[in-house]
Amino acid sequence: MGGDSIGDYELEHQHGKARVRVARVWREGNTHVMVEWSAAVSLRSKSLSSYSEGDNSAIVATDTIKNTIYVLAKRCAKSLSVEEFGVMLGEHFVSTYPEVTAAHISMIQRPWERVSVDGLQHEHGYRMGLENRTADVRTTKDGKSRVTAGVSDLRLLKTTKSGFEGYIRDKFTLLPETKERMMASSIRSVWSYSRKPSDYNEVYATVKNILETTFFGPSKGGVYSPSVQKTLYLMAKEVLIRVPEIESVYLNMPNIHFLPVNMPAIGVEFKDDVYLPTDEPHGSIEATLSRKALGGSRL
Ligand SMILES: O=c1[nH]c(=O)c2[nH]c(=O)[nH]c2[nH]1
Repeated sequence: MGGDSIGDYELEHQHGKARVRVARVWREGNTHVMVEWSAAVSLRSKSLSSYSEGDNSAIVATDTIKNTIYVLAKRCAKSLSVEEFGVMLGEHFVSTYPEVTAAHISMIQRPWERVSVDGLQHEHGYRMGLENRTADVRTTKDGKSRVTAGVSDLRLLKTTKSGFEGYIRDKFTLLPETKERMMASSIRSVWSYSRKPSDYNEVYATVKNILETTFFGPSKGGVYSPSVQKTLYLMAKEVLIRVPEIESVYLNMPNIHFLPVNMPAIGVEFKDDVYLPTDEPHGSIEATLSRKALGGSRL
């Protein structure tokens, strides 16, 4: 991106406000739509003099940036996706201030989910789910935005249909090969759009569903996984097959270990039944799958 020249140095700089929390309710008759977001805005701007001279005349105050998030949330007359709100923020900052050359908006949506009571969707009742939804928008001075969306803390586990064999064995290797183990992960995924889909919310639900169903396989029988790596690849590939607007998918899948409990000295033999759950250390497996025609990963 390049920075500003200052004497013998080059200074790359950006400023903004992070962790601005806002909840927005849209009252559509008796049905209310509610979201909770945490926004981080980071602006690139021609404000070198603030660093070099203490002259703040080209600075958009971070307090103003924070206020803008609330003002724009209020201005949205209709409910919109977290991606669309990010684009709206990015466009606002680059078009309002001549000094601002680019904006980076990073959004997290908390998992408030509409509840059902007696099998009916509640008009205004929500409960907190588990995984967070993310959106990242980079807007350039010409008003163009690149959007990525994602999910984090998606915790999945299956009790069988997982194994790990055929890896390098050397004098440091202790791990026994297995065709039977638990597989668990806390998944973070980010996918980038080559073009705007007709409905970001729908794509989010679709991608989450693809990730889950590919991880688990069919309800009866599941699907065998020879490694977290293979499952990760199949999950990412299925997203690219099913969602044409997505050009690349990043997946971070820690392998969260459930260790067999074996205590022969006191007569406890592991029979795929008692495990020691762990958080750390965990395997760390990540990859980005991109469509070839569009070049490599841009995440
Ligand atoms: O699915 C796995 N991938 C690995 O790379 C690995 N390494 C390891 O010790 N266990 C596993 N499991």
